[in-house]
Amino acid sequence: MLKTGFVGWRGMVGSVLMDRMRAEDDFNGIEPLFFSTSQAGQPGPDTGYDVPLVASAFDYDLLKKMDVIISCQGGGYTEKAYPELRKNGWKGYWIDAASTLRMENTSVIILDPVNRNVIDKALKNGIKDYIGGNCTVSLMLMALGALFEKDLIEWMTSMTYQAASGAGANNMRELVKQMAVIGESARELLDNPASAILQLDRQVISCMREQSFPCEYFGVPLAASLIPWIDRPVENGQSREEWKGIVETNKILGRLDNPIPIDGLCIRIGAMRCHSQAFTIKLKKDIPIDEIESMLAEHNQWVKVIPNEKEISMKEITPAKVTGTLSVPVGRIHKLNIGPEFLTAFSVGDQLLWGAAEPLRRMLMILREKI
Ligand SMILES: NC(=O)C1=CN([C@@H]2O[C@H](COP(=O)(O)OP(=O)(O)OC[C@H]3O[C@@H](n4cnc5c(N)ncnc54)[C@H](OP(=O)(O)O)[C@@H]3O)[C@@H](O)[C@H]2O)C=CC1
Ligand SMILES: N[C@@H](CC(=O)OP(=O)(O)O)C(=O)O
Repeated sequence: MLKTGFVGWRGMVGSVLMDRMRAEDDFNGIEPLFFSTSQAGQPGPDTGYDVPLVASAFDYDLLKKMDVIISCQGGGYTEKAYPELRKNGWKGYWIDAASTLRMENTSVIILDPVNRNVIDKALKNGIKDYIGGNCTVSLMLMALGALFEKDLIEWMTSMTYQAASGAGANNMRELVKQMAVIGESARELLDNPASAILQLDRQVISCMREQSFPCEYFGVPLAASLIPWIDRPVENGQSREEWKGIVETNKILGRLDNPIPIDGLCIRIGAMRCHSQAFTIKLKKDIPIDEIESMLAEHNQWVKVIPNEKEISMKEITPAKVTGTLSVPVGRIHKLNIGPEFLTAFSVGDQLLWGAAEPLRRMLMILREKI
């Protein structure tokens, strides 16, 4: 039985991981031990099996006894615990949701429906660190996997519409609070169908510009607005979230030495937990749309090609439809007027599932099979 330590299982990503593992009966065949920085001695989560009391996430001696550690605790914990364990000779497998170790030479970014070959090769070569990718990158690869697999992309852009959950649980709460405050301030005008629309508009914007408008976590209004910047600035005018697009994609594909150029703007919008992306793709050659659609659909069992028609697109490729599911719809697929090699598409995915928890549990299952 694989001795598996879970750190960060109480958090947002960790809770989604626990839900998925319970749903798939993944705890069958592993020996789990739950760690926490604040709940040592308390009962562990419901796994469907008896589990021991929670241990301290700083009990390195106990952590060192694990064959595998999965951390969804965050980069701060990884920076502290990971070197401590390795320095003291721990040779187990480290699976992590945080970005800290993603670009290290000693790690692989995991997204097995796309890069199982890279993962298998790394396991053979004795690599021990398996890190979940950036949510936007993983969701893009799940949607467009076939075009990458067949090496059909000369370059591409991804313009994103990212949900509040990517910024954390407090930000999700703040988004809803902002919506509630706006709704409350506009209630009287809404209740009166005869009220003038510009009066309603003025009421909403003046509420959003109030000193007291709840902005503690986002810093600015997101509800009824957007935020055109995610994460900190890096070089060349990019944000770090945008930089991850090129480096993580090419690392996942195992082609950092021959990278596909990828860039775009990452924007926060008022969705709860689904990230959406609009792609512009320069194909290496002119390929008919029906061929593109069939190859996309065949790539993996979760991608769902949606015909480029108004009604079905409005229903199927939205956060409202996709939230809480593993489905990755991709649609609006057509050639741009710019030329026959220029393709556009739009995709949505749950950023806590394929964007965070799912690749981690699947990696654990790969280890469960192999070890
Ligand atoms: N949010 C996202 O979209 C994504 C996040 N990630 C990465 O995953 C990591 C964790 O993110 P996320 O899950 O959002 O972090 P959370 O803030 O939700 O959880 C992190 C930890 O906070 C502690 N905690 C304190 N108070 C509470 C509470 N009331 N309820 C639950 N937990 C609490 C828990 O640790 P303890 O038990 O020790 O107290 C928990 O494990 C980060 O590294 C992030 O980069 C990766 C991909 C996407
Ligand atoms: N940065 C992402 C969420 C995230 O946690 O990304 P990463 O796992 O690359 O740190 C967002 O804000 O939507």
